[in-house]
Amino acid sequence: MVSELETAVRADLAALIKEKNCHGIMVRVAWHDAGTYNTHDGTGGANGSQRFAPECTHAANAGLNIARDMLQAIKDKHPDISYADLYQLASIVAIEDAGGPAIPFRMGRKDAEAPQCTPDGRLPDADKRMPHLRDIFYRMGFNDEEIVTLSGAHTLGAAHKDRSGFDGPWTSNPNVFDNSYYKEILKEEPGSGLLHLPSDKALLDEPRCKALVETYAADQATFFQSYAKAHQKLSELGANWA
Ligand code: HEM
Repeated sequence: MVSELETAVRADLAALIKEKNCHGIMVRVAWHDAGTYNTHDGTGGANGSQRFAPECTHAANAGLNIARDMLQAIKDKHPDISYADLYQLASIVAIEDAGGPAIPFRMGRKDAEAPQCTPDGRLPDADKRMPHLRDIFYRMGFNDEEIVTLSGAHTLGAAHKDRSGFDGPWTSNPNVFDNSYYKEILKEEPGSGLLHLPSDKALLDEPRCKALVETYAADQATFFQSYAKAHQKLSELGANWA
């Protein structure tokens, strides 16, 4: 049963995301909270620690204060939702609002406090290729298929010069969640105004990963099915349930 709190927060998130057209950054803020997880020692994960320094000052999190500030108004209105839940729910609502798959969501992640901030360097470097992506994503407990699947979130949003040094969207419809990211990265060169990160092209380096990119480019239903599963797992990494 969906709680009254979850229903109310979902409605406010959907209104905010529609009004601001901020689907991409909502997905990114949640991914950067959860993606610090270390499966070996249980540190990091979807615990809201990104709201504290030093984590919020890590280069990988540049610009995410914009998302956190927008979400603070919803937190102020609904103080009973944890930051950890709020970030993950914002991402799931953004994906659904953009036409993506419904992602199962469970409330109850407890918030970390400042001492639980993770050290810098836990999130992937866009200039690097598959060995680095494996180091980072295997540490979170993901496999190669899940690296390919989760990278499909780049169907939404854009890079910004003042945040990452990269510029532009991956697809020509960055507020629509579909399989166009895979079609784009299979092209030799990015289309006019579009972006291929080295870490996107890395997915073509390994034959099994490239085959999965081709499958997703040809079959959106298969992508959506795998994406919903992988994203739910991401959204629950390291969760300390109330
Ligand atoms: C595979 C390793 C990944 C690398 C190296 C990477 C890197 C980046 C970079 C450099 C940006 C641009 C940030 C900016 O300038 O604003 C970006 C944006 C984004 N990333 Fe990733 N990313 C990765 C995986 C993921 C995953 C797993 C997700 C979610 C499941 C994700 C979701 C997004 C979204 C939605 C944006 C757009 C943000 C916006 O519109 O403001 N990324 N990513």
